[in-house]
Amino acid sequence: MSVLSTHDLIIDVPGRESGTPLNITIQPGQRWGVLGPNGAGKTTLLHTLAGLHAPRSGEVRLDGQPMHQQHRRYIAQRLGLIFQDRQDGFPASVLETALIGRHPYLSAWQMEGAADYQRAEEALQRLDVAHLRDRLVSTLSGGERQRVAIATVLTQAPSVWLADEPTNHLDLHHQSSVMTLMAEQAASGHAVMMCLHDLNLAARWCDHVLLLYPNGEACWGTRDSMLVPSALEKLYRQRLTVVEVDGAPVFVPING
Ligand SMILES: Nc1ncnc2c1ncn2[C@@H]1O[C@H](COP(=O)(O)OP(=O)(O)OP(=O)(O)O)[C@@H](O)[C@H]1O
Repeated sequence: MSVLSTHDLIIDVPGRESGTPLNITIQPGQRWGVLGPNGAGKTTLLHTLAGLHAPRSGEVRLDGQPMHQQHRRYIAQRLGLIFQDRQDGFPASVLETALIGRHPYLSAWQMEGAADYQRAEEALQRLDVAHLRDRLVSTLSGGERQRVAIATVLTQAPSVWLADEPTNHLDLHHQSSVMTLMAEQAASGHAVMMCLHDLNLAARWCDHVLLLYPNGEACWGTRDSMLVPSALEKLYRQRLTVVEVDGAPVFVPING
């Protein structure tokens, strides 16, 4: 299992002066939620953690080693990223797309084997898109595409999941199913970090939370220490009221 950590990390958001240096460690078994308003830098942070975006300063370490010194194949076998937006540039079926998750494990001209197909088929089943296996991804609905993207990462079987709004486009049933999948991944020793817009998903499904402000300030800690109404009202510039359902707080925006 892998550990992802940041060391005095300042993410590179264009036009932003600086920010709070991030010193966080995402341990196996943990479920982190990243919360913040539009433009706060959540996607930039996730891409920086995945090694796709250079930091302004500081560094990201995977298994104790600076990520910029590691081979991309090593990183791709350990880190899975669910992008916020889909870019299905070339025609591929749902099954072919899921099989991309096996590429980090194959050599340049090696074809996928039976075990790779089995993983992909199981992932499609888990995400409820197996019936679409032969369809072109470009013909799918938004929610179906999102589930195929998550199935591709499940096929990849990374130790660390970085998920940018994983419930985007999903109906209520599939939102719950995907959050259950994230919880299962964490329970089996994987680390999960998710950017979320829904405070209530964070309250129910995350054990750690990072609050990211538009000016680059940030704070992080256990869920209960972070999901404090006054802090969240400041974060979103929105008044909230809190009710409790099933033992978990539910944050409701109020006018005025
Ligand atoms: N290539 C770019 N050029 C200029 N500004 C950029 C560029 N890429 C990102 N930004 C800006 O950086 C800021 C952070 O963007 P980012 O996508 O990380 O925010 P976010 O918190 O994920 O937002 P959202 O909740 O809307 O998805 C935004 O203000 C965005 O406009």
